[in-house]
Amino acid sequence: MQSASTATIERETARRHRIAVIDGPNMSNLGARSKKVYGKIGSLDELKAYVAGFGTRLGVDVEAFSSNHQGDILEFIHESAERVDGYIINPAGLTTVGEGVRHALEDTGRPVIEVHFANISAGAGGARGLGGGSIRSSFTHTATGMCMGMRQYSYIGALTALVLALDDEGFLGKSENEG
Ligand SMILES: O=C1C[C@@](O)(C(=O)O)C[C@@H](O)[C@@H]1O
Repeated sequence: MQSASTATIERETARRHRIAVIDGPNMSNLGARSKKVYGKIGSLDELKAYVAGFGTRLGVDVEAFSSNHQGDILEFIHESAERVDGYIINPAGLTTVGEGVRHALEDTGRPVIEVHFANISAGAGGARGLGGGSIRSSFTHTATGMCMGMRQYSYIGALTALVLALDDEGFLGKSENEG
């Protein structure tokens, strides 16, 4: 078997950003969910290890948090806002009804990237969509950006883009956030 290849991603700074990755309700059941939507990943712990490992290769710290309870997610956001440079969230079961969580993220003033395994805008029968067709996220309108439809790779896309954007002084870096 051919060995896996690795690539180095050039970054503008060596800043060790702290990125929080939040998984909402039902993601704890990841291993038992639809293979068509969620693919081969075996569990939420596997996903967390995969994303944290990629963070290590990028030179940043990834802090994972997951809960099936909205209040716990709110409290995590409140208590982490000071130490975290940016958030990645899969609102999962809160996608259409998570106003409290969305607002808490907005209140942090930190960049927020929304992620989904599925392409939640795809119509019924769409290859990468949800079985029941498209849904409207209540998170997108105040998110900094979004990455979806790429299963677990959505998280990798979001993490890479967020780190490069935080390095960029004129985009999401310090000068922009404090301006
Ligand atoms: O739990 C989830 C997961 C999801 O956010 C995704 O990652 O594709 C899509 C949501 O509609 C669903 O409720």
